[in-house]
Amino acid sequence: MLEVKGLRKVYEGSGRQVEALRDLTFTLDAGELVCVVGPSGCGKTTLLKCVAGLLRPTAGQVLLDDAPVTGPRSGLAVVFQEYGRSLFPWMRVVENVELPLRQRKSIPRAERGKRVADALEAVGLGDVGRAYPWELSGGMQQRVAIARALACEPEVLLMDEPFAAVDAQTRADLEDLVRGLWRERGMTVLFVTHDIDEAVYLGERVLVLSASPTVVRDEVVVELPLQRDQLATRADERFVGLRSRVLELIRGGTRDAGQVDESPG
Ligand SMILES: Nc1ncnc2c1ncn2[C@@H]1O[C@H](COP(=O)(O)OP(=O)(O)OP(=O)(O)O)[C@@H](O)[C@H]1O
Repeated sequence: MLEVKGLRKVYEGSGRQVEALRDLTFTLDAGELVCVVGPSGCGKTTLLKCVAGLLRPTAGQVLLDDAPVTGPRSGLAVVFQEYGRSLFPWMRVVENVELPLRQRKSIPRAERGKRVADALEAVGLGDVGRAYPWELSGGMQQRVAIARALACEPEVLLMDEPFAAVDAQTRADLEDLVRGLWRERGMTVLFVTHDIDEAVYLGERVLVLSASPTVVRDEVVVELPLQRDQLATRADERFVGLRSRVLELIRGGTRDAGQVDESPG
């Protein structure tokens, strides 16, 4: 349902060219949760922006249900790492979550209210709708950003290192939240991270990117049970084996070219 074909992105400006993505091709089936992992600076954010229609690729294309993605569209929602910059501090939580729905005139006001309430409930924030973002912890603010994406009822949820800026315990809770939402709602999720453990814990499949100039080095199918647990899953020998496999793939060509988080989670 989501196809990335021969995607290439070269940034031009300030008298130099940066080839952020060389040639990326992969597909996601409907309802899959796929993680993309790669070294720092390999173009993960660039990839996600191209998939979201926020950035025009130099070559290649992105197709959603066979239709080219040429700009932001309703079937795709994005959650970025910097929740502090993606929420408006002068708007209450409910208003932040409702914002993208307001741009869709076809959704009646009552339906908007229902979707916002459902989305906040789904992320465990049913009782903070009247608060302002700055009154909430970082983890809660990121939940608000996730609720805003859910309220759009996207076919594909795109997440760009969404938990990189929160503490370890909050991160674990948010990872479980994402897996729970994915299982309940049957969404397709593309989750970008530089953290190998996070990619293996969350994903059903992990796409491993090379260092720049970036291609898909390989993919690893995560054969772990659907029901995951932060302690038991991470201690499972299958998890340890998958983690080593991904690390090996990344190290295969990036010893001097970039950094990934190899610390056990
Ligand atoms: N607007 C831009 N103009 C020029 N070069 C850019 C621009 N945005 C990104 N780049 C370059 O493209 C490359 C890929 O950047 P990108 O942010 O996509 O990588 P990333 O894998 O998400 O990085 P990180 O893991 O550090 O977040 C880098 O070399 C970066 O300097």
